[in-house]
Amino acid sequence: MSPTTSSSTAYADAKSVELDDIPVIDLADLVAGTPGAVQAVASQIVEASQRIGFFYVKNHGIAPAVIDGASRAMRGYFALPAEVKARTPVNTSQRGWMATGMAKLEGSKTHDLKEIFFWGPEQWHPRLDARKGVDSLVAENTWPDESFPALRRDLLPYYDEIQRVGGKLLSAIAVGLGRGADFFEQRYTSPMARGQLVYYPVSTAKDESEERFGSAPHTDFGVLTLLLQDMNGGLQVRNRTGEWVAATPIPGTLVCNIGDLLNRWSNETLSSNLHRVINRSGNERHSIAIFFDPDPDAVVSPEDLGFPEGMEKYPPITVSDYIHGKNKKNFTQYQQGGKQA
Ligand SMILES: O=C(O)CCC(=O)C(=O)O
Ligand SMILES: [Fe+2]
Repeated sequence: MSPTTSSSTAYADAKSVELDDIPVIDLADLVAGTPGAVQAVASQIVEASQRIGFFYVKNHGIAPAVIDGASRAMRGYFALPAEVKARTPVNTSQRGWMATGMAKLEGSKTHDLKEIFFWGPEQWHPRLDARKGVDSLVAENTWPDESFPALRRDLLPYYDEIQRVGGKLLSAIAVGLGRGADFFEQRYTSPMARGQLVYYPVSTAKDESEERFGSAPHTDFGVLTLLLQDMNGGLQVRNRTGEWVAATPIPGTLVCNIGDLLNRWSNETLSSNLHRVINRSGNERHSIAIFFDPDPDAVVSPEDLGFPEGMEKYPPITVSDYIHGKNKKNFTQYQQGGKQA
């Protein structure tokens, strides 16, 4: 415990980020398609992904107007009265509005403070349309079009751009792991890419006394997460020596992290690291997390990523089976017989 912190708040202490804990990687050459850029970025991403599983990216090429539009729509949406947001309640396809209290992460003491709006792809590849209603994560979005049409309108351009950046990052990761640059592309023909708008109220003294987080310590379930955080701070990442470091907001950057599926796919070479959020800024905090995950029917097998038979630590599993299994353990709408869309 640090000497400046009282014992009731020490559960969420973190030191400030050191630049070499979470590096800032410049994507300008990768985005421009400069020859050799993939290799140069690949080694930086793989180094950070092995060591801490987190990195920032700058010069990602997403226009500020697109980011501002999505951020503004998110703020407007969360400011709506709860009864309006509750008209599109979260379902077991992980679409819609989740009130505070409904996320209790695996192994945590108490529920999270966060409130979420979930969405996913607007269209699916025809081969997946037949899985609607069978595979609960292959679903339609539930937008609040009547009460707040700006959400769909201003979020989707950002969502498209994030997927473009995500594709570039994955091509670099594939090269960094000794595969072809299109290794992931073939498994992202109709990616599951789920999105979350997240709202964190200010933590109160009562929250602190009950050791409640905005988001309790967890690892992400998928392959690669791309996060836009506002300037309030509050995201913390556990480093290799077990210390929590603050992932301080850096203007113009996205925070990227490796999820459990890529940890598994890479035979535990890339680290899916613990992180958590506590909002002590005194302001409401907002973030947009997009989990850039493969086709639901893609098979995740370490052997395909180059780990020879007999060396793999995990058997093959489909993306859908894996993510669905994790959702069931982490969100109450699955435990209360929630309605499937
Ligand atoms: O809001 C953040 O800063 C992080 C959110 C997060 O970790 C998540 O949604 O998985
Ligand atoms: Fe996360």
